[in-house]
Amino acid sequence: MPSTSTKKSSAETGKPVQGKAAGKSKKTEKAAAQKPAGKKSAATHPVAPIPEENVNASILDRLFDVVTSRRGTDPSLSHSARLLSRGTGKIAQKFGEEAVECLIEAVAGRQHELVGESADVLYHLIVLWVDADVTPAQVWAELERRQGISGIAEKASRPRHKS
Ligand SMILES: N=c1c2ncn([C@@H]3O[C@H](COP(=O)(O)OP(=O)(O)OP(=O)(O)O)[C@@H](O)[C@H]3O)c2ncn1[C@@H]1O[C@H](COP(=O)(O)O)[C@@H](O)[C@H]1O
Repeated sequence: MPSTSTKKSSAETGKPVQGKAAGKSKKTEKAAAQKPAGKKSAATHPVAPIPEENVNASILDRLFDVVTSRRGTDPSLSHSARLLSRGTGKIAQKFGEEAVECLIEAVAGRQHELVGESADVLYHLIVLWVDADVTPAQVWAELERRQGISGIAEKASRPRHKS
């Protein structure tokens, strides 16, 4: 998660955020074609950094609760409400755009921007889960189930299909 964002404290209070995070790019193709190094993202929002030792992944559960609480609320007051009101196709599209923006930063080697885009991806994934009635606990359980199972061994154990 980015270490500098108004969004963390809002997720903790559960209060709606009015307006957009500073400098979020509009469209993925624009980002790919035009984005200069060091574009502004939520991670560069001018708010005091939160020390990394004071945070952990429980923010994902709290963020899920906040986004769930936005269902059916005023889209002019909540970005989550706006996204959820636009339907699964738009939510999926936004998630895909954020994922592409994230990989652009990874390939470009821009670590700071990658942190911000990663936070965007996780937020939009959570919106996707809320829309699909998937809970974080379901995903955590699947990750737990996979713990200790090597990806190489798992792939080798799959039945082979002749083409
Ligand atoms: N983590 C986030 C978060 N990350 C990104 N965003 C918003 O996602 C939006 C992405 O902007 P884009 O221009 O890409 O998308 P868009 O406005 O849908 O534009 P179009 O593609 O439709 O043209 C921005 O408005 C960002 O502020 C987020 N909005 C909310 N949260 C969290 O969700 C909580 C609830 O927010 P609200 O639902 O707004 O109250 C907040 O407290 C935060 O913790």
